[in-house]
Amino acid sequence: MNANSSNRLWIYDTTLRDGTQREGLSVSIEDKLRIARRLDQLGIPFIEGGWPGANPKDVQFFWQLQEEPLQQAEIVAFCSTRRPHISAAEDPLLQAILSAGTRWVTIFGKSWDLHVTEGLKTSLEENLAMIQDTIEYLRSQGRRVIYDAEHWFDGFKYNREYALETLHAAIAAGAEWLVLCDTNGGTLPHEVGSVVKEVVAVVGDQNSPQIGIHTHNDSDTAVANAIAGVLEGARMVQGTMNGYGERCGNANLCSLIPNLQLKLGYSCIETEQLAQLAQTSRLISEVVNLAPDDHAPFVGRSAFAHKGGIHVSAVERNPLTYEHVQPEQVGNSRRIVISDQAGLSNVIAKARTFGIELDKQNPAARQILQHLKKLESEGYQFEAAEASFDLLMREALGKRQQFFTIKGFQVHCDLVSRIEQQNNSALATVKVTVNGQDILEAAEGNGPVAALDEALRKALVNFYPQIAEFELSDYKVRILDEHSGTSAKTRVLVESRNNHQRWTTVGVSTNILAASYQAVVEGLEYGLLLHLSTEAVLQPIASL
Ligand SMILES: CC(=O)SCCNC(=O)CCNC(=O)[C@H](O)C(C)(C)COP(=O)(O)OP(=O)(O)OC[C@H]1O[C@@H](n2cnc3c(N)ncnc32)[C@H](O)[C@@H]1OP(=O)(O)O
Ligand SMILES: CC(=O)C(=O)O
Repeated sequence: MNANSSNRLWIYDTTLRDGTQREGLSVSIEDKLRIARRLDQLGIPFIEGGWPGANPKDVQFFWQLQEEPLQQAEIVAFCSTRRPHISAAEDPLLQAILSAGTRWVTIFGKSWDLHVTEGLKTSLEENLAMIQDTIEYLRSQGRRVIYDAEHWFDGFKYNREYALETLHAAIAAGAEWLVLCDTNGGTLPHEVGSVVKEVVAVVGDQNSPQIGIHTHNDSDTAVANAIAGVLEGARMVQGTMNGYGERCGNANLCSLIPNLQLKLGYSCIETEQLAQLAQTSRLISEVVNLAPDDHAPFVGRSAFAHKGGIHVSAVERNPLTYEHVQPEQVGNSRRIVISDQAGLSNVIAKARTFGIELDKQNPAARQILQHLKKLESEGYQFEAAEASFDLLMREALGKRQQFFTIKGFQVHCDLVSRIEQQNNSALATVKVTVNGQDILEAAEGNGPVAALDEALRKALVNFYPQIAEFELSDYKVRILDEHSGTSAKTRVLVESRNNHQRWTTVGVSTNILAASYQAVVEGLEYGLLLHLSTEAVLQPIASL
């Protein structure tokens, strides 16, 4: 990390506390531990683990971390100031935060007079005492304190003087960080910048606490707001992985860290740790069981995906033409997307990822492109079905291996059984030729596609035992021209997998079974192709 201390920022992750306040996100203790350890590896210096005392899970989490501490991060326990008109020592929530056994604690208090009189139903003086007593008490118990000034920007806007008094109470009590929170997320970057500047001017010369920033995304400006705060002197940046958080979320650390480090030259984490960012983001979305956002800046699967032919042509020559940072810097990778927006450059770049070398002079490249565009106009979509595109290229190059030939298939559905929820309501028969040998097989399934898939596997498994490892893992159907009623075209995407890989194939037809058949058959064929080494299946294209 750049040792220049004026450039150093302290990242404070609150995924495990504010992140879990997101509707639909719930984690177990094991999940929390897994996330904390991953953030520790990422080099995040402060990890807010939760609010011990608020629920048994968070209590347990901190106890478990006492047994097996993190490597480098400070784990922080979060709590409110004491309740009105009791002493801090009497407040059970403050006792719970102490038993969490952390060196650092974060206390949030009210900055906005409206919240004091309407929310807490107490006096402005008592709120100041709540802030000061709580921090003094925690300091007396050996804790280092971060003070989160809740609703700072609204409080400052409506009653500047009182808001500043709350900060002075926290400073007098010994808080080491004052974190200005845009709790309702309604403030815009220019306002955040000018308020942080004023606060730094007022409290910054007292030689004690430093300023932090905590922003919410209700105006879709949480990241920009945090950056505006940093540019005016905030040195702690609070946020969450993938932007999880209450309502519309918190400032997304997966965007903030690379922006601060790569664009603005601040030091947040080590360069090698930054290169773990995309992987960490995906792992956390996996742990919290929320689909990753493919279009998330920096870490999303599409963040460096190039689709337009003009873009691909230029990126192939110099990635700087359409990329703001190098994908590897944040652990992501460049992808070329195949669709009817493609040019020859897409085809050539994509072919290379399949181990096929083409160039613009090769007439096959143009034929593939034209065929691709024709099929896409008929309803195929290869963007999500790269396995089918690979097969299409091999076909055009005369290099598609014939593993088997299907002579016929029939499916019979017993709809009465289906309606009565019986299993195995469909029966499929297939006739297949492999190496000149005809095989007739039948199989049942709980739907026509499952029955067809099963019958094909039964017919082929003696010739290709690896088929036993293949699994049909996802099946998606889309009606392409709804207005055509029952004669509408259907597009089927089938995802298959073995123990190591996943691949997707596509079929299109006015008959849903025919579309499914095409996608299922290509799925099996592609699985076999993957199983064999590329060299064994393909002659080098140069020898064509
Ligand atoms: C901006 C933020 O994100 S702050 C974090 C918000 N996160 C959460 O609330 C999640 C965890 N919360 C909880 O589990 C519960 O709300 C608890 C355990 C904290 C409190 O539960 P309860 O005692 O049942 O109170 P309840 O949730 O109904 O109301 C909140 C109370 O906290 C008080 N309170 C709110 N902010 C503060 C503060 N900064 N200092 C002291 N008290 C506060 C409210 O006035 C209210 O008091 P009341 O019980 O006298 O009406
Ligand atoms: C403390 C906090 O989470 C907030 O003010 O948004």
